[in-house]
Amino acid sequence: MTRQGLLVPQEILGTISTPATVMGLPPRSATSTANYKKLMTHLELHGIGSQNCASFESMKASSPTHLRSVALLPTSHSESEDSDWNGRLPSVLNKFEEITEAAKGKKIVMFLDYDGTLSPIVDDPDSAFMSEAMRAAVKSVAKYFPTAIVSGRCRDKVYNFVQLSELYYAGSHGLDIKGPTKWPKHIKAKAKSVLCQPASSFLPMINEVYNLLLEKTKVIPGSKVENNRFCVSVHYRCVEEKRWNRLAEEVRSVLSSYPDLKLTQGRKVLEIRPIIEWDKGKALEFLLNELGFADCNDILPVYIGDDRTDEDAFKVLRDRGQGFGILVSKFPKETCATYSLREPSEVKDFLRRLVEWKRISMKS
Ligand SMILES: O=P(O)(O)OC[C@H]1O[C@H](O[C@H]2O[C@H](CO)[C@@H](O)[C@H](O)[C@H]2O)[C@H](O)[C@@H](O)[C@@H]1O
Repeated sequence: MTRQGLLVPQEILGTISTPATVMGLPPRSATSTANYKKLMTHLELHGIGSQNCASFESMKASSPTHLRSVALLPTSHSESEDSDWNGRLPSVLNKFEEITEAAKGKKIVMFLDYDGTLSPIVDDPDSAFMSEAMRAAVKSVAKYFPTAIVSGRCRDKVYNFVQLSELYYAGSHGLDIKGPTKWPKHIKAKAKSVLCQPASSFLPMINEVYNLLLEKTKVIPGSKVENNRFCVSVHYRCVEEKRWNRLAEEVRSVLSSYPDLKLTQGRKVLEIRPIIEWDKGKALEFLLNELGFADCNDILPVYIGDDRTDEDAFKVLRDRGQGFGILVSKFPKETCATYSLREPSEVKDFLRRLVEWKRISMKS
């Protein structure tokens, strides 16, 4: 059966009943558990989870419209009906008191993804600017809580967008981490200047692959290859759908000579990364360690992100049983996050509220 391009076999779809779970996918009634498992396997195989197939279907599924079909909502659902999504994975704005309750006596540590979280998704990756209002909100947050930007982008590039020197920056999906150049008063780790680059030996290979991909994809109109230093992004947001297969084939053919690199997927982007066991989740753990919080029970890490690569960090928090993930999405998705926000403007509202709450609680 095809729903907006995602092939989910009828025998799997047929027996799964509707409404909602905390994970944004259908509930597991006793009768549908087996089929639910089949569905999860199917989604994984098609790259909806953290897999890296780069098939036409998984490329299609990286668009929110197609993700709606993954959650088995009727295709006729309108934008307003999607507000139901927040019922399944509650909006953190509606559950704000749960956060402040959990934060009592604890130190919040803030982790923020960039694209789709602090800046709206746009066609041209070089024009993904964040607003001045968002910058001010992030600056205020960093005044009270240790704050890190964790991005798939190259660290310098994301720094140029954010332009705040009091933050930690983890670029290339966490493969390039650097501490603040202006230390906020509340961070005690200032003696050390942090630099973590676990994939530095891959640099020559990444550059080689970047050049090959540039050459191979130049015949595909709308494609764009971005050198993110320790990883490479191949964008297809502006490529006609009929050419996506060809693009994926070119990428796979280049990668076939590089067994030490792997392919993952983000929002209309294929990502080429070193095969080492390192991701945004590992970066989060590294930073907590660096901040001296490795074994602390009195911290509340909060990670906000919109993409599949952010799931690695959501999962770390869930497995630690500490803090929570917030998924930024207008559409239902499979996720390890606890709460949701619909778009960057809501991220800004949440950050502002958190700062306001902190200011008030410091006075009382
Ligand atoms: O981890 P992130 O900070 O979310 O970075 C992930 C990728 O983000 C960028 O691509 C995405 O945003 C672009 C601008 O809005 C959009 O055109 C593209 O379709 C999205 O995939 C960035 O360009 C990539 O290098 C990052 O890996």
